Amino acid sequence: MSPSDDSRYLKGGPVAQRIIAAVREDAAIAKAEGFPPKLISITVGDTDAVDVYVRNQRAKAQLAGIDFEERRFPATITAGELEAAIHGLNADPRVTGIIIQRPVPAHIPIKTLQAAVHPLKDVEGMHPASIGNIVYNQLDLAPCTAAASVELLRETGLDLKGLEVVIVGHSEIVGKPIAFLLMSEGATVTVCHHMTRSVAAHARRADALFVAVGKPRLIKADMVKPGAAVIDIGINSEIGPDGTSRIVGDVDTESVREVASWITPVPGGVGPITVAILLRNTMVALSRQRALYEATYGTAGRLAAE
Ligand SMILES: Nc1nc(=O)c2c([nH]1)NC[C@@H]1CN(c3ccc(C(=O)N[C@@H](CCC(=O)O)C(=O)O)cc3)C=[N+]21
Repeated sequence: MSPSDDSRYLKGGPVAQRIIAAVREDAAIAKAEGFPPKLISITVGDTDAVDVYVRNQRAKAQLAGIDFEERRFPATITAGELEAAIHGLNADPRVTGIIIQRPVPAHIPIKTLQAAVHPLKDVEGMHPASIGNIVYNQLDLAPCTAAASVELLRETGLDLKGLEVVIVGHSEIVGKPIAFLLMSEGATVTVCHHMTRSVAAHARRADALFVAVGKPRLIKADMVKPGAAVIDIGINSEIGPDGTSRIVGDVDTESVREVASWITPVPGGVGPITVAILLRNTMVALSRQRALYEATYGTAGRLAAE
């Protein structure tokens, strides 16, 4: 059976379309009111995973009516030069949001870059201040992949209060923020990582299992509770049986779909929603900037009137 005709597959496309349609309405209003949204992507060096993401960002931004501009820097750039470029974007009133695509080359400390983005322009929710807000239950600007994964879980209709959730992978951009988002919703959360003694023993208890480690087919059917929801966040490139490159997740979808009640396909699951959330976050950032702007200058002065 193909992913399109099995109700167990939790597909991201429809959710992404819904989010993008709402963003499009917001963006049109903001534009008419003199605050056109604009998103800047910063890429350092070359990475395949980033190329897919940026390509989709450009396409969906265009669909939503958000200006999109890609700044590419060579892998040889220094951290200082990048920080200077970010400060320039922070100071530019036409720029709404800045996303720094990961990974960056090893000689550049990613945390320094993330902290250099002004918190009001941090559309990825990766500035320490943004991450801190999530700990304080202010959830409207969360890291995109984490927020996308939670949106997909909501699609199951499961009650998140008291839900047994297990997350495999504790990265700062995915696993940890998912844990905080779901704790805020009342779930009981277990986070597994490379030092966990038995990932399988934890995973088998989960009503909802999130996996983000970057290992193809790590999660097999015998690690999944019958009836569980399985959210596959992995994006791995591998050579398929026909010799061409393809994207697979971290879950052995073929076997797990026999056990789980819901499973997210890769591609076509979390990925498309991640892009939609990035655009939604751009509108959240814009409205915060507008609130500050109007508190400072009143409602008379608009960018378009300058
Ligand atoms: N700062 C930062 N934040 C990220 O969230 C981030 C990043 N860096 N670096 C790269 C990875 C990868 N990533 C993807 C997001 C969506 C798709 C996506 O849209 N996938 C679609 C389409 C796949 C295709 O077109 O082939 C799908 O899964 O169906 C892919 C990859 C975000 N990442």
